[in-house]
Amino acid sequence: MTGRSPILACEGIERRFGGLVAVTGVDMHISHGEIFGLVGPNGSGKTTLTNAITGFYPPNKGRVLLDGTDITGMPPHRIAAQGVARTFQNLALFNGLTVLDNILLGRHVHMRPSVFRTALYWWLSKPEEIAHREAAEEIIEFLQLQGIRNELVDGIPMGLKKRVELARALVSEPRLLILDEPMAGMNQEEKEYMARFILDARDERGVSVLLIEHHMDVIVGVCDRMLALNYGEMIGMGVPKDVVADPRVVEAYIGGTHDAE
Ligand SMILES: Nc1ncnc2c1ncn2[C@@H]1O[C@H](COP(=O)(O)OP(=O)(O)OP(=O)(O)O)[C@@H](O)[C@H]1O
Repeated sequence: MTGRSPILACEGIERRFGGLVAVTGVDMHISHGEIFGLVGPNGSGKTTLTNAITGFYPPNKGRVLLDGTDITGMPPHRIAAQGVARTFQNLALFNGLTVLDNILLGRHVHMRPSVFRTALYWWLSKPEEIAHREAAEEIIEFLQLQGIRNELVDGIPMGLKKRVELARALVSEPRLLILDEPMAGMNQEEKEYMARFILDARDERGVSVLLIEHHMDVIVGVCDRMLALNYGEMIGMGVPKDVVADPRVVEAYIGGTHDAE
C-alpha cells in the first residue's frame, strides 16, 4: 500500500450555494479497498460533498483526486468514465424497463455511442453487445436477482429496487462506488442482505466504497473508517466505534432529526 495514491482524496473542499456554505474545509481520503462511511444529520452536506466528487456540483474551492489524478470540475460523464459509479438517495431507475435492461444501462460507460443508442434492442446482434449482456448476467447472479430479471422495475419492492440500483452501478466495473443511503426504508433483513453485498463487492470485486448511511449499526458493522459532517464541517473522522462515541457526533445527532440507531 505504501506509496500508492488513495483511490479518492478530497483536499479543502468547499461548496457554496449563493450565501449558503453547504460544505467547507473537507479533507479526507479513501484507501484502495476501503469501505468509508459518511454520516451527518439532514442538511449537513453529505450529498453536496458527493456531488462535488462526482462533478454534479463542482467545488468552489479545493481539489478532488481519483487515484492521484485531479478530476476537480470534470463533467459527471467523464468522472463516471474514470471509474466512479454512484447510486442515488431517491432511486433513479427507469420505470417501464425490466430489471435486466436497467442493469444493462449501467454498461453505458463501456459502450461506443452508436452501441449505446441501440443497445437495448440490438445487443444480441454483435459480440460487443453479448459481452455487455454477460457482464449484466454476472452481476444479476452476484446480487441474487435471477428471479426478477425480466420483471419491470416499477412493481418490485423498494428493497429490491435498491439492489437493482447497486447492480446497475456495479456492472460499470467501478473503481469507486458511492452509495447514497442504500438502506433507506429497508427492514432489518434487507439491511443485512445489503450490508453483505457491499462487503462482497469490496472483497470479491475489489471496489472501494463511499457509503452514506444514517443507520449507525451498519456504519459500525461495515465501514473501515468514517467521516461525520455537521453544518458542512468535519466533526469527526476515524474508526467508526470512536467516531460514533465522539460527543460532537452524538450531540449533532441528538440535535438533528435522525436517530443514531
Ligand atoms: N442545489 C442546491 N441549491 C441550494 N442549496 C442547496 C443545494 N443542494 C444542497 N443545498 C443546501 O446545502 C445544504 C447541505 O445539503 P445536502 O443535501 O448536501 O445535505 P445532506 O447531508 O445530504 O442532507 P440529507 O441527509 O437530507 O440528504 C443544505 O442546507 C441544503 O439546503
